[in-house]
Amino acid sequence: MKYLSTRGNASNLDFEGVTLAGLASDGGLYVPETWPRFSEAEIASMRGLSYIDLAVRVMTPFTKGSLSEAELKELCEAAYGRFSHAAVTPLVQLDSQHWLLELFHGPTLAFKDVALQLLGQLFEKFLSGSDKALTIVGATSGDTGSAAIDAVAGRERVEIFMLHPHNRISDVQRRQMTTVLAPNVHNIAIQGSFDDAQAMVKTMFNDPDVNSVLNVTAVNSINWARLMAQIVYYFAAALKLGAPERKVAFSVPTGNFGDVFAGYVAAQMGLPVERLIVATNVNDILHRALSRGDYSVSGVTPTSAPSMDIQVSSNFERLLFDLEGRDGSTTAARMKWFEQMGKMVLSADMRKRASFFASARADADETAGAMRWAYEQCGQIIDPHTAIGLHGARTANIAADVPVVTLATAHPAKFRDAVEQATGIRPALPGRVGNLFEREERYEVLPGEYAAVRDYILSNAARPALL
Ligand SMILES: Cc1ncc(COP(=O)(O)O)c(C=O)c1O
Ligand SMILES: N[C@@H](CCOP(=O)(O)O)C(=O)O
Repeated sequence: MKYLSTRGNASNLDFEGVTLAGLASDGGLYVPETWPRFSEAEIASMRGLSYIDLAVRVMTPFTKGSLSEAELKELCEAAYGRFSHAAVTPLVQLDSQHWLLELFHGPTLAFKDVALQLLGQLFEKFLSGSDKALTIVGATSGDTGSAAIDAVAGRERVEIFMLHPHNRISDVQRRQMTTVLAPNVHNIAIQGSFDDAQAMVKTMFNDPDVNSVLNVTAVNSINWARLMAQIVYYFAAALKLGAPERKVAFSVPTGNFGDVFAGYVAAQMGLPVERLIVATNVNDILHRALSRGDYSVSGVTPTSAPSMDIQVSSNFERLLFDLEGRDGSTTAARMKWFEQMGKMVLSADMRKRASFFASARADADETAGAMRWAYEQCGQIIDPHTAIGLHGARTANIAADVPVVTLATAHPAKFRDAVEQATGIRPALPGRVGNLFEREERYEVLPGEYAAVRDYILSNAARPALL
C-alpha cells in the first residue's frame, strides 16, 4: 500500500515510511492511495474472530509491503495482551437501541491505548536492526500523552517530549504522565491550550533547526498508524450487532476528528454504517462546520471533558481531501487559507457530500444530564466525554430499529470530580494504574511560545548523535 499527502507535495511512502514520518513534509497528513474494500462475504467471514485476528484481517490491506501477516499478528498480540478485558473492546447494552463500546480497558484507561500500544510495537519493529533513533514530539489534552508515554517509556532508540496545557487536564491524567520517570520521557506543561501545543508540534516537523539534528515523529492521530488501529473496533462492534446484514450507527465524542475519521474509513471499507454522529462539547467547531458550514476558530473554553477542549481538528483535513475529490493542491490552498484566517466555509454542496456525518453539541448541563441518565436508567457510570457521545446518540434522528453505539472513550475514574458532581458516585481508580497519588512527579512548565519549547527540546534531547 502506498500513501500520499493530503497537500499533494510530499513523497509517497509505504506503511513503514508513514509510521516513522508522522506528518508529511509539505505539512499535510498521509492517507492511503485508495481505500481498500471488503465484500459483504468477506465481512461476514470475520464474525467470531478474536479481537487480535480481526485486527490482523482489517489492518493487513494497510500494512502490506511493510509487514507480513504473521509479523502484524505478533505485534497485535503484544499490544492487546496488556488489556484487562478478554474482548479488548467489549460492548455493553444500555437499552433497546443504545450500546456503549468500552475502549478504556488498556493500561492508561482511555481509547488511545488501542492505537498507541500498537504504535509502540511498530516503532520498535521498524527501528530494530537500524541505527536510527526517533524523537517523538506530541501534544495532549490529557489522554494521548499518558497512552504514548506508557507505550514507549524505557524503550531504547525512542525519546518522547509530550506537551500538555498547564492546569487544563485532570489530576489523574497529569499524574499518569508526570510520574513516569524513565529517562526517555519528558513532560512539558505549556501556558496555553491544546491547540497551541498541537500547532507547535506541527511547526517543529518542518523546522530545519530541529529536523537537521532530530528524527522527529508523531504519536498524535496525525500519524496514520493511529487511525488504522482505531478502525478495528468499529468492525468488532458492528459484527457483534449483526453486520454485514444489519446497519449500525456510531456516536463518537470528538475533538481532533481522529476517532470518527477511523469510523469513516471503516465505512469506506464496506462496513455497513448507517451514520456517524460527531459529538462535541461547547468547543463546537465541528458541529458548526457540519451543521451550517462554519469552520471558524474561537477561543477554547475549558469544560468537564478537557480531552475534547480542542478547536483545530487536525484530521478534518483528511475528510476535506476526500470531499474535494482527493486533489492535494485544492486541500493545500484551503488549509493555507485556514491557517492564515482562522476560518473556512463549507459550501452547501460539500456539506451535502458530508451528510453521512450527523453532529451534536452538549453543554455542561447536557453532559451532566447524560451521565445521570446512564447511571439512573441503566446503572452505568460513564465519564464526561462518553456522556457527550451519549447525548449525541440520544438526540440524533436515527431510526428506532438501527442500533446506536456510543464510543466510551475514557474510564470514569479519570474524571472523578466531574462524575461525582453529576451522579454522586466517585469512581475508584482500577488497580492497574498503581499508586498514582504517592509517586513523584516531574515536568517542566514553559511559556506557550514556540521558541521556548523548541529550545528546551533541543537542549534536552539525549540522542541526536545516533541519527
Ligand atoms: C476521552 C476522549 N474522548 C474523546 C476524544 C476525542 O477524540 P478525537 O480527538 O479522536 O476526536 C479524546 C481526545 O482525543 C479523548 O481523550
Ligand atoms: N484528546 C487528545 C488530543 C490529541 O488527540 P490525538 O488523538 O490527535 O492524539 C488527548 O487526550 O491528548
